[in-house]
Amino acid sequence: MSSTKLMSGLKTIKRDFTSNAVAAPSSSQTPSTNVNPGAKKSLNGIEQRLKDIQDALNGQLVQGERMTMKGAAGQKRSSPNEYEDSAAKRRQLPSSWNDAPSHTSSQTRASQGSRNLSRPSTSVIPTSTIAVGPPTNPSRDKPAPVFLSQEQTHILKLVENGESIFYTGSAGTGKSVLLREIIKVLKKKHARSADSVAITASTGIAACNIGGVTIHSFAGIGIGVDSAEHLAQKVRKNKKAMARWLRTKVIIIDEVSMVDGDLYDKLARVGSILRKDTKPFGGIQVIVTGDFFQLPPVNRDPRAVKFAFEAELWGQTIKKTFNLTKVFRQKDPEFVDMLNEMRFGRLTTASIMKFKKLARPLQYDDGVGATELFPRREDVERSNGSRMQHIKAEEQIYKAYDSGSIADTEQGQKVLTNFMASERLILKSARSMGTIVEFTEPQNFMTNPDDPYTVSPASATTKPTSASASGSKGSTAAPARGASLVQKWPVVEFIVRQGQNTGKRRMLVQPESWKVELPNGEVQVARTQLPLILAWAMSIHKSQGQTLDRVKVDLAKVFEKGQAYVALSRATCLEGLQVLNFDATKVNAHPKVVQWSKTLETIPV
Ligand SMILES: Nc1ncnc2c1ncn2[C@@H]1O[C@H](COP(=O)(O)OP(=O)(O)OP(=O)(O)O)[C@@H](O)[C@H]1O
Repeated sequence: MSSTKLMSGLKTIKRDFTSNAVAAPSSSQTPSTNVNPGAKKSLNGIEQRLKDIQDALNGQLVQGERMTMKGAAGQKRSSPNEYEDSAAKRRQLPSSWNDAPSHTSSQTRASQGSRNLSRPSTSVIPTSTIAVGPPTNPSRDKPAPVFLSQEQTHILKLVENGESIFYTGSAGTGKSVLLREIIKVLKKKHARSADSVAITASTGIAACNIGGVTIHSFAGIGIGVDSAEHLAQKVRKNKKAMARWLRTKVIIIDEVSMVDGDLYDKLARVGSILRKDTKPFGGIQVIVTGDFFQLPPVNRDPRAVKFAFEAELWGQTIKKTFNLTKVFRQKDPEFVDMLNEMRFGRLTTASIMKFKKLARPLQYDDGVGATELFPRREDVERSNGSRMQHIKAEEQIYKAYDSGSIADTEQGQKVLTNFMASERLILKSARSMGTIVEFTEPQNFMTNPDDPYTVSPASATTKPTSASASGSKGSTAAPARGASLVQKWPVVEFIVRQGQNTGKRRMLVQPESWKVELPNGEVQVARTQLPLILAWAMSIHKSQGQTLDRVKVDLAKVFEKGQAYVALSRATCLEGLQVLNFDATKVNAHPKVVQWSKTLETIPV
């Protein structure tokens, strides 16, 4: 086991499905997997672009499981209520991982969770976020609560009153913080009918951030290529998916900018058909959020992109639209203005000069470097691999246990490659977004009984549970074959930030499962692995939703509208932001979004 040093940029992943294979020397020891991800082949331009997007999306086919933490920083986490429920649920990170959870004055400390996970560095998790662990000293490390603004409170009340709404706002206006509060309030309101609040998002990592599932997984529609009628027929054959549609009273859809307009219509129609109610989504209350200036839906032809707001049934579904205007993430008005120009793709010469000046190198005395963001995944892997090689410390290697019914091995390997969990995870003591402070056996993991964030040894030793693609929870995944031979698991310490305050939380990280299921429940591909990834570097797609104090962005290979804006808007301040290869011609907003945004109204408060 390694010493109690800092561990490597780990991030906890919860349902992030990007693979993170790190080439590693093999001195190790863990057992092998059933399916080995295939070697990468070279791709042509369009294939590469689609692959980049697909990789970053973490598989809409994938159903992940409830993540336990998000390793990364900023994630969005699970609600407090989940905390108090089952052991499995308690393993999820509290909602306040790097993001400050929204707190109302009545909120308890236990309710603070991290919605974001990603934020990551070392390890386990859902990418951005997460972590769960509890502050090591609650009285000293307890982060200060975040109070909702008037704009946020207004929206929360409408949601509580049963209105179907869409709320947006530029990066850092507290959409995620508000969503956490909305989830909390809705769960309380519908406490008597479990699972009547469907928490979904366009991508696995975004879903992870809010303790939900992908919209595809919830709906049970696979990749959703058929007509609404055909998809509804398929869902009828899947008892679990059908039951979900019937019992759902509210559906939340996060990161809607990446939901294709046609898919939105299909979902609304499938809900109508299955619930025998002509209203879109069969009359379910719909809460939609996201920023259309950020990443768009994946489309083979970027010129043919169709946004959700262009869906035929968008207007019939969304009765009220709100635009949050107060930016919380950045305090510096100059930086806020620069980002706003960038958001609309209209940079002034002065702002271009300022962004170019951010190429200067930054040094940090405390040994915690900036999170590097790249447009493409191969650059992320190269960067993480190189950082790992430079660490002179004992390594622990964890091999995944893969399984599933899929006969086409090559196809299975392709799917596995898109899982966030690595086939082979190599960990060393080092510091990144999370710090691996030691490797230990579950029974030796000491927790503070007075600390509501603590993941107790009892729950920590629980077998990994997985949510099915259909969204059901609680099924028990087989323990990793390698897991039974590995006696020690990493203990990861995460820094949790709320507002201006920070605290530390530790968690014992144990295997989780990811799987892809057919609508009939058959598991095609599954992987059990520690939910940690290296997080010195991450893709811009994965960074969406996160808040990062120290960021280094390389924009050389930007390939998507909104991508440069997403990357730079993760930073909280200019002092902690380094930008390489800034090119104003690559800073673009989609004209349809610009046009649509003119219809938005802010909330008079
Ligand atoms: N009411 C609030 N008071 C204080 N801080 C807040 C408030 N709402 C949000 N924040 C802080 O602002 C930052 C950004 O919040 P959040 O991630 O919710 O924004 P977002 O709109 O979801 O951003 P993005 O679109 O980039 O994902 C976080 O650090 C969060 O803690």
